Amino acid sequence: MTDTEPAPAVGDTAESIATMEIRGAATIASAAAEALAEQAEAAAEADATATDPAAFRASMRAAARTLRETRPTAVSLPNALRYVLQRMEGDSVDRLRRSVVDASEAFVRQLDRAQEDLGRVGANRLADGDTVMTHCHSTDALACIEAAVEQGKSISAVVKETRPRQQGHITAEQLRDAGVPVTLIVDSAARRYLDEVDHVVVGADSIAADGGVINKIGTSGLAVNARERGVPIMTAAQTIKLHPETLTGHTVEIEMRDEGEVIAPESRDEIGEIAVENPAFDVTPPRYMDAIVTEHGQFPPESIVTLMRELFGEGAAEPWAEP
Ligand SMILES: O=C(COP(=O)(O)O)[C@H](O)[C@H](O)COP(=O)(O)O
Repeated sequence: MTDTEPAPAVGDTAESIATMEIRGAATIASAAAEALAEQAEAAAEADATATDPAAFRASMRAAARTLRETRPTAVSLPNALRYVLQRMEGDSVDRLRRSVVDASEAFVRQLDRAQEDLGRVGANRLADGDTVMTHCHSTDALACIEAAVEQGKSISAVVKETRPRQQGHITAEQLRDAGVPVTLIVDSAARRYLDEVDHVVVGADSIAADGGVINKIGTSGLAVNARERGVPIMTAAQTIKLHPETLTGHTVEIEMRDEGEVIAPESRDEIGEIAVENPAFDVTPPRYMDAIVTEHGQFPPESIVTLMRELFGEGAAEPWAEP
């Protein structure tokens, strides 16, 4: 490891995030924070950084940049890196190391607590006997359904499989384990099943200052259909999903993934010369979302900007940039 080369553990985490072995915004955020702690431990031992606080800091910034480049849409990733790097302090490598490890642990604890708190808020929106529809796999959305079950409510679920990577299967398994009867459907069956559904519950990768919800591709179509069928839809999103850069007019980059996730090479060859595109996320305009459920309570999407200003008054710092 040189003074700016990330530790192997950081490379492994970055690779796992890019290949989606580690996925889902909250899980990505905690893995990134933990990777920074591993970087700090490794840098405190490595020849190039063990006795040089400036080199140690440079290695932490480089590790953060490596992690940040993996997936562009989920803002929880840069927010996690920001949280840890902004708390890195000390004039010796040992103090710096300790501050990073402490911040990483505090971040992960806060994440777990926030999910529990928002779960209780989201559960209050669900009634005994409700059927919910889910899209993709969101630990924040599941926290709401699981909390409702813990409150003694009987909940069943219609789970969209979520092409192309079928994260709906993970949701189906976890809901089954929580004692929720599950019906798995293909994405295109969603509108038909909305008539049997009382509430749609989704997660988010980013929430924009205008209340736009960025989540797995297909969320916006589901939201429009839910509105048309008169079914309420909420997004469960901890405040680490709030995107500070959108406060100053920036838009959220939508990740385009490999075409191989959409069509197998043999089928593509058979069809011949066509374009294949694979956007991983889309934006649901605020007018199609009933509520954003956070650990600070629920908000109509249009008012989320007030909470964002409170939390990110100073805008989006970039502590991973070279000074
Ligand atoms: O869109 C996805 C996952 O997409 P991918 O599978 O491409 O990462 C999830 O709904 C959000 O990340 C929220 O998840 P969580 O609530 O767990 O943060």
